[in-house]
Amino acid sequence: MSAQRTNGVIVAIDGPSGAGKSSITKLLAKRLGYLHIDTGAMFRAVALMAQRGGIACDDDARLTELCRGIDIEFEREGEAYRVLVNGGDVSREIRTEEVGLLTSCISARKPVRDALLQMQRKMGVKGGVILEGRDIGTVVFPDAEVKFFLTASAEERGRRRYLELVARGEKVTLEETIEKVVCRDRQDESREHAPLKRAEDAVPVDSTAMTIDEVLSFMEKTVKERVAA
Ligand SMILES: Nc1ncnc2c1ncn2[C@@H]1O[C@H](COP(=O)(O)OP(=O)(O)O)[C@@H](O)[C@H]1O
Ligand SMILES: Nc1ccn([C@@H]2O[C@H](COP(=O)(O)OP(=O)(O)O)[C@@H](O)[C@H]2O)c(=O)n1
Repeated sequence: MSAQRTNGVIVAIDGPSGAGKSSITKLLAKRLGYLHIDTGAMFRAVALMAQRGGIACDDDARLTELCRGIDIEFEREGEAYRVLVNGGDVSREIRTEEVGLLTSCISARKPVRDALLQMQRKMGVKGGVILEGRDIGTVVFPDAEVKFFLTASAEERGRRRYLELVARGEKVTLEETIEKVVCRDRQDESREHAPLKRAEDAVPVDSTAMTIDEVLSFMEKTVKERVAA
């Protein structure tokens, strides 16, 4: 293990939308006493600020300027956390479907990826962290001690997202939700910089027919075995 990892190992969890990354990471971090870093929330925060500032998603000059002046923090309360941008709480606003789709465009831009890469490495370098996202095991921490690639069928992921949106009172159909999930994944997989893909040494986990508890137990066991080894 790298000498910089004074707080423990780095666990990377990557995968497409709705695979269960956030839910599992939150629980796994609690069980292991690790810090949860939701990198998707950081990209969402940049997208929200770009939207508020009227910045087009391909305007690299203004995106560079935006990222230079942005301060993203997680304010923690037990296992829950708020996302703060320049001191303001954006936790709710970053979670809409509209911001999700915009995030997928903005996260493809090199200046945005470069800026967040630096922030994420700084947050995780000491270890004792679980980072979840799309490129943690391939780009952010290719030397992470444990890597998972969490997936589920597009239908199941769309169904999970649909249930979430309906519970929030949004009027959507199952078909359109699946379509949007598939569209965002395709965008994330086909971009030039840091596309969504499984790191060769990541443990694949297909959660289609698994409960959250089953996924959690499997990952916890795997991390403990790796740490012990
Ligand atoms: N294995 C699972 N079985 C059933 N529902 C799940 C499972 N994993 C996650 N979910 C649910 O699916 C939704 C999306 O999960 P989330 O953790 O936000 O995924 P991601 O972070 O990968 O987009 C949440 O409502 C969550 O409770
Ligand atoms: N490490 C990461 C994390 C997120 N992202 C981008 O941010 C978007 C939102 O990520 P998220 O993890 O919040 O999305 P969900 O899985 O919650 O739907 C993704 O669709 C990606 O475009 C990324 O490019 N790299």
